[in-house]
Amino acid sequence: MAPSLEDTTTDTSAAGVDDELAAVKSRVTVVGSGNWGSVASKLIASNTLNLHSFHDEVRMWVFEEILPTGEKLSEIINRTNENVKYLPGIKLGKNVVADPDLENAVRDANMLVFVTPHQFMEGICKRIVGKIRNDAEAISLIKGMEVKKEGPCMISSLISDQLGINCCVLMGANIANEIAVEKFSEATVGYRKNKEMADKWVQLFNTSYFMVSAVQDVEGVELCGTLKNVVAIAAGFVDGLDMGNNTKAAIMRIGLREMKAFSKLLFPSVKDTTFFESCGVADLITTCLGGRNRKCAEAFARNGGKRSFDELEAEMLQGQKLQGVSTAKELYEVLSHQGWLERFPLFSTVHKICIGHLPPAAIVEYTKP
Ligand SMILES: NC(=O)c1ccc[n+]([C@@H]2O[C@H](COP(=O)([O-])OP(=O)(O)OC[C@H]3O[C@@H](n4cnc5c(N)ncnc54)[C@H](O)[C@@H]3O)[C@@H](O)[C@H]2O)c1
Ligand SMILES: O=P(O)(O)OC[C@H](O)CO
Repeated sequence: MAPSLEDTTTDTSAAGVDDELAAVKSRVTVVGSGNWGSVASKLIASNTLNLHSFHDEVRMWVFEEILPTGEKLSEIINRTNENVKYLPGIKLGKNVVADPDLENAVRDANMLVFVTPHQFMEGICKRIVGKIRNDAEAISLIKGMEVKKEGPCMISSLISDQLGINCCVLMGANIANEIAVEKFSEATVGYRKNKEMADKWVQLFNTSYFMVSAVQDVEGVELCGTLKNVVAIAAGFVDGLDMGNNTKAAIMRIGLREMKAFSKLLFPSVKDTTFFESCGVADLITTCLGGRNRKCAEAFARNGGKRSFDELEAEMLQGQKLQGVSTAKELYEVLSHQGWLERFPLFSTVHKICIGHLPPAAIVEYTKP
């Protein structure tokens, strides 16, 4: 079992007061410890040390792996305070405790931060259903969606429905490696009704170099974060074909238009203003310039589509996961089911290129207005 930490922030002599304070303090667990999961834990851990309303300790669930040295990843994290595989060279904070036991990691927390690749979330929810606190609240940092028989299901809804808890989202122009070295970034929390809870999430994440604001549009925020990964794949194709900045800007503009149109068809309540938040146009820009989806799509196009995304992901990302290719497939299923394929040429074409039904150059040919 992972080690535990004593609180250091509570400076009071009366044991009774100590106990009362401890009982009302929130306990945070981060479910996920990839590139962004590790950075999110670092951000949170710097705040829980300074804010009296949170326990110092941040538990971070680690999907256990044995590294080439023969050591377990969770043990190395607890020994070195670094996630040597997914975020090498960055100290997470001494109050981050890596825990490979999922049920143990979530059991005592009343604030659950979900940040795994989206394809693993359904399985994770099944493992922890009925094993979390009754008063638990969740936030999802996951960019992706599932497609069910009934239609598309956003990850925050999956969490809410399966675990029976509220779930906010946090999305934004957030390339994790840049935030890890404390370069200034912004993010958007999306919430449904409970502004007080949204403010608590903002408090937990906000730092001098990570500015978070909240908007009452959970679907809009989450769809921006999810759909931009498909546009990033398109932008990568453009880069791989050396088509230049104007073409890439055109693809980004068309992509943003499809993002907005699709979001509003699915959820008419989505607000126009959400697309101007960090989760909207800013995330689209950063992801099309510097993200992993863009990078692998560039390599795909340079190889004329002859090497699969699975192969490129394994070789170029070393265990990190792409979300754009599977999201393009999920999106395509929704579009064909709804009869919307012709209304979303960029989204449809990205999927057809990814599965080899069209060449990379089709991204411009088939998407031009
Ligand atoms: N990395 C970024 O810059 C960034 C920024 C913002 C949002 N996000 C989003 O955050 C989410 C998580 O991405 P990340 O970058 O933290 O992860 P990652 O791609 O860096 O790492 C993959 C993670 O998946 C885990 N994993 C592998 N197999 C698993 C399994 N069977 N079950 C459960 N976990 C398994 C690995 O242990 C690792 O922690 C994604 O939705 C991503 O789009 C990422
Ligand atoms: O590296 P990507 O393409 O998964 O994108 C990372 C983040 O989502 C950017 O905000």
